[in-house]
Amino acid sequence: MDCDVDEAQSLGGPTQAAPSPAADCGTPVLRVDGLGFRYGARMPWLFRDLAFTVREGEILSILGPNARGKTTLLKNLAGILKPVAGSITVDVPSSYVPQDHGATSSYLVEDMVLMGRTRMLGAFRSPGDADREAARAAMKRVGIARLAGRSYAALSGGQRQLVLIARAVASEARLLILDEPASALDLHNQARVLHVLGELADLGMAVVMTTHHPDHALHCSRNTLLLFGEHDAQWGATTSLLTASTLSAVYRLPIDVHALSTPSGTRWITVPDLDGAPLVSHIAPRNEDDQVLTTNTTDREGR
Ligand SMILES: Nc1ncnc2c1ncn2[C@@H]1O[C@H](COP(=O)(O)OP(=O)(O)OP(=O)(O)O)[C@@H](O)[C@H]1O
Repeated sequence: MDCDVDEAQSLGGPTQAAPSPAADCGTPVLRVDGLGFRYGARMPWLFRDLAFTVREGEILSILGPNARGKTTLLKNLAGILKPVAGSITVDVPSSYVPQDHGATSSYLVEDMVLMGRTRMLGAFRSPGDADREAARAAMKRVGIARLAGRSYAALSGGQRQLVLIARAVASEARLLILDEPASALDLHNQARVLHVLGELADLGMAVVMTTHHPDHALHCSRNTLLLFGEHDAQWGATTSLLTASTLSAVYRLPIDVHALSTPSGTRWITVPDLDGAPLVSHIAPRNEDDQVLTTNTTDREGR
C-alpha cells in the first residue's frame, strides 16, 4: 500500500524546524487547514495557520503551556466553537470529552455511559439490550464496571473522568477528542487510560488529546502538536519533536529527556528540573516575558 507522508508543518519554533510528521498508511479522518481562532475581533489570536492531519488508528497529543489555546482548539475540532479562519474537515463520527468534571447530574453511572448511545438511537428510540451491552462493555474496558450503580454526582473527580471516557467509548465514535483525559487520575488510572486509548487506536479509532505530560505523548502518540502561541506551533513526529531543548524552551524550565531500554522497547521519560523554574508566572499569555519562548519566531507576513 502506498503511504502518503504529510508535509511538515512549522509555525516558527523555539529551537529548530519541526520534524516531519510520522508516515502512516491510515485514512485521514480529521484535516485541519489554515485554522485560526480568537475570542473576538479585539482579542489576540490564540493560534493561526494551523495545519495538521489525524489518521485512523492514530493518537495525536496536543501539548503547550497553560492558556495557550489547547482547550479552545479542541472545542474548534469538536464543533463547539466556530473557526475564525481556515477549515476543519471531520470525516467520521466524533465524541468530545471535556476537561471539566462538574457533577450536577444525579444520574447513575450506567445511565451516564448509556447516554453515549444517543447518536445511534436518534431522538425517539429507547435504548435496547444491544445499547446496554455496549455501555457495559465500555465500562469494563475503562475499568469502572463496579461503579455502574453509583450516583455520578457522588464520584470523585478522577472517577467522573473515567465515566466520561467510557461514555465516549460507548458512543462508537471513530474520533475521540479528549481534554486532558489523565489530569485527575492517579498513576494506575493514567496508565489504564493510556492503555485503553492505545487499544482503541489499534482498533482503528483516531484520538486527539491534550496533555500536560510529555511522557504520555512520548508513550502513545506517533505525532504531537506543540501549541505555544500565535506564531509558534509545531506538528511532527513525537520523539523528534519533544527533545530536551524544545521542551526546555517551551516550558521555560530545564528538562532532560532520557531513553530507557525495557523489554518492550525504548521508553522515553522527561525529567524537569523543579528547582529551575523562573520566579515569574508562566501562566499569563503573550506578555513581554514570553519572548523567551520565541527565539525563532517566523514572520507570518512572509508566508
Ligand atoms: N469564552 C472565552 N472568552 C474569552 N477568552 C477565553 C474564553 N475561553 C478561554 N479564553 C481564554 O483563551 C485562552 C486559552 O484558553 P484555553 O482554555 O484554550 O487554554 P489551554 O491551553 O487549554 O489552558 P490550560 O492548559 O490552562 O487548560 C486563555 O487566555 C483563556 O483565558
